[in-house]
Amino acid sequence: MIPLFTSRQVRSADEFAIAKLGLPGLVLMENAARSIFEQIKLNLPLSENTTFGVVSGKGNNGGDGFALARHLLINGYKVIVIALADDKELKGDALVNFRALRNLIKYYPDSKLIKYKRLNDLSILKNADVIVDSILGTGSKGELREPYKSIVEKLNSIDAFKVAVDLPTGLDVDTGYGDVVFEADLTVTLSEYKTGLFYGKGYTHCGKVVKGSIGIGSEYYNRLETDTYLIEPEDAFVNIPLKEPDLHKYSAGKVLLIAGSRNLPGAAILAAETALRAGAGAVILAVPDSISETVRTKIGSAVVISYNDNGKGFLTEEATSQLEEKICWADTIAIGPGLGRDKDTINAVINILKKNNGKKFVIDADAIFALANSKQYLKNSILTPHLGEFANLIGIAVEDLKVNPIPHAKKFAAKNKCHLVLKGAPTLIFNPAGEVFVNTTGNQGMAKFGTGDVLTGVISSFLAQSGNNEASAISGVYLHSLAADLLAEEKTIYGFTANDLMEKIPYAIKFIIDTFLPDIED
Ligand SMILES: NC(=O)C1=CN([C@@H]2O[C@H](COP(=O)(O)OP(=O)(O)OC[C@H]3O[C@@H](n4cnc5c(N)ncnc54)[C@H](OP(=O)(O)O)[C@@H]3O)[C@@H](O)[C@H]2O)[C@H](O)CC1
Ligand SMILES: [K+]
Repeated sequence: MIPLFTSRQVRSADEFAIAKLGLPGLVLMENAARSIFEQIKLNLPLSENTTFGVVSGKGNNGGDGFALARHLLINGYKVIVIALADDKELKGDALVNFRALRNLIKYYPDSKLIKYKRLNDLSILKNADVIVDSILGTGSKGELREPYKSIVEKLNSIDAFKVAVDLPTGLDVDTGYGDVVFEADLTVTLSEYKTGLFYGKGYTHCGKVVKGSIGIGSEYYNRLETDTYLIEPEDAFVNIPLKEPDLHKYSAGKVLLIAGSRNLPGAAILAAETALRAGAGAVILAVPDSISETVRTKIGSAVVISYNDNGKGFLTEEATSQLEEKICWADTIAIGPGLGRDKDTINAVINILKKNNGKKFVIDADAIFALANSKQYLKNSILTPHLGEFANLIGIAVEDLKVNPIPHAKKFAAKNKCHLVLKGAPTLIFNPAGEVFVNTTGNQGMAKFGTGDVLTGVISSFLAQSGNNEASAISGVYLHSLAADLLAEEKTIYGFTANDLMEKIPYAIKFIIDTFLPDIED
């Protein structure tokens, strides 16, 4: 897991370096600039003709930009620097670097340092191959003010490779949101990763995220407390359930799926078939009588049982007693995909959770809808809502939730003592202890019917095998999205279906096992 930090924590490292280590801020800025230059060389195909545009703000982020411009100059690149502030407004280390650049650039006739006056001044950057955003960094507060907002919009409209220093200007680096944000292709973030680079929409603005350095290493950060982590491929690997040599089908994880209704039989089939492909030894799918024949003709290896639905085609409260025996039998019960939203189904779901409170449930889709007014029986379960379902569950408008879902989700998981998998881009996993795990895999092709049912299948399968909620959620989410990434390589983000995703789950598991097993054997 890679820890993520708040902007306040990252700023405290700068203060620590200056106050406790006695390193002058100017040294930190020089280190930062040199490391950004190194990352640019590593990540961009540069030639002697590459022209850089550097746009610098009035704080230390701007200072990093001036220092970087100096390194670009002395390494032979043409640089056009637009200073949004000059020596009347600049101060401290940023001012020192501005002056040094102003003095040095006179010796490089092809390069220019321009004081920004009007938006049109930025037109000169149309000739730049690379645009560097050193406008705002961790000192940024709230939505962008003018003229910064228009400047960022203008820069976004120019066709060049875009590099953000520390973070893209306009992005709230704690929440990952922002109204107008610099659209970077590469973000060189200083020292450690910050939450907002990956939360919310952060990752859509950052491009590739790499680390630069102010020259104090990671030890200081290792002592800082954080509750937020990026999931790494190794985490997916170590959390795949172990298969002991003496397993038989019932000790290899028993999943009961309560899913499907007359109008939505497909969701149930997808989830059940996926559960088998993710390693569960026995999977039973419980569906209403009315659809059991249809489901049996379409399903592969999962066993189908049916309950009396009095011809209604959906789960009713009356039917719940018929499921009791199988609920006791199962290690994990997945409930929700395709159940429908009839009042009777809602009562049945609540009834099942209430009677079996404490059993391991994976609660998805219509079962989440059912719980809007009845959240007291979620202990020990994993809920897998998308943003809309979660908004409905906690009774707030999606638009309000979107602004920053993190605090709501943290509170929900802690209060209800459950794991919450908030599906989205990226998917975030919340545990009852208040920690957040950010998934790093996946693509837009997953926004399609049925992909959520596949996730329910993987997580419930892992949970039945391992009994470990957190491990199952982390590994399940990662591998589900990795399967989508493998499919995107083969079929593009347009071309794969939920069925393909289900079929690809074993290959994603294999990919991760093959990647890490040799290391373990060494
Ligand atoms: N020594 C160090 O601390 C090092 C810092 N590094 C780099 O510095 C930045 C952080 O620098 P800081 O000066 O604290 O802040 P910024 O450069 O990000 O920006 C400050 C100015 O931004 C203005 N501001 C703030 N919010 C907005 C907004 N919404 N719209 C427009 N302008 C905004 C603010 O103006 P005020 O008038 O509000 O005061 C400030 O002037 C860090 O990110 C690193 O890049 C180096 O890494 C080296 C060590
Ligand atoms: K920036």
